[in-house]
Amino acid sequence: MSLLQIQNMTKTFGGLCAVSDFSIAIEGNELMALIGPNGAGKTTVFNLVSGFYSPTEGSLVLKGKSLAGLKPHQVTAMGIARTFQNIRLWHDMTVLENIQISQHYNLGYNLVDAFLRTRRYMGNEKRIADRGYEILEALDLRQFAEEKPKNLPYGLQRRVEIARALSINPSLLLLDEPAAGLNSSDVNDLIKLIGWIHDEFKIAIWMIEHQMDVVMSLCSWIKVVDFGVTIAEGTPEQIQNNPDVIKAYLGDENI
Ligand SMILES: Nc1ncnc2c1ncn2[C@@H]1O[C@H](COP(=O)(O)OP(=O)(O)OP(=O)(O)O)[C@@H](O)[C@H]1O
Repeated sequence: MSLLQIQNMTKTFGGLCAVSDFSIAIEGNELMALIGPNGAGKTTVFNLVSGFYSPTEGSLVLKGKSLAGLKPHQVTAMGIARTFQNIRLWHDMTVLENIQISQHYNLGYNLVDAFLRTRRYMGNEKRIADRGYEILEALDLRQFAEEKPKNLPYGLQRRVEIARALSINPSLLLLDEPAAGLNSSDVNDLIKLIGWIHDEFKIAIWMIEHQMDVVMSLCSWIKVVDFGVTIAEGTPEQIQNNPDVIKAYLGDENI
């Protein structure tokens, strides 16, 4: 059984078809990319996979269960975590609190537990704190636990956002333009980080990325969309040599 199976997914906004007849099967722990020119429909695909949008047509099945009608937090609870094109952190909370807040979706206690600070509540809070520190340690962020994200350089903010996504133990991590806004040294760190996460956590990673050095050095499979339509898919070598891709998006000078 595939980890994620998307079949014939289409999304229209009024008269605009943002994603057309999109299909993909992610088997287990691939590292894949979704690329295409601006406005091609890439983020819309991620918004559909993560429950922010419902498809107009088609099906999405995660670990044998349909994602139809699920809200984003329910999709997260099933094992899909994501980051966003524009970093979305709570800038007035600490880094640790940002990690912890994402784990509160599945706690199994109610307001009374929280108010009375029951044993279940205290146990959960300790587990969340431990997990928060563990993930910060793993991503070399432990020293920034008490900092506010807004006081950190952009590259570290991106790392915090990835740490937050990982803290929910996802089976599939969606990264929407992780290299956007990073300088070249941060991009090199990011490439190492994503490769390390893939090896260490043994999860599937699917990224949208415009920077071809990031895509080509990390991903074993690339899918290319243009005007919502899949125009090519294959290995980095196949994509680099695909005339439709060159025409639609990459341009000879970028290959
Ligand atoms: N909520 C929405 N309502 C209406 N149109 C939308 C909505 N979301 C996306 N679109 C449109 O769908 C098309 C695809 O947008 P999308 O953001 O998915 O592209 P993209 O490939 O991620 O682009 P970029 O690389 O610039 O981020 C665009 O024409 C966009 O304007």
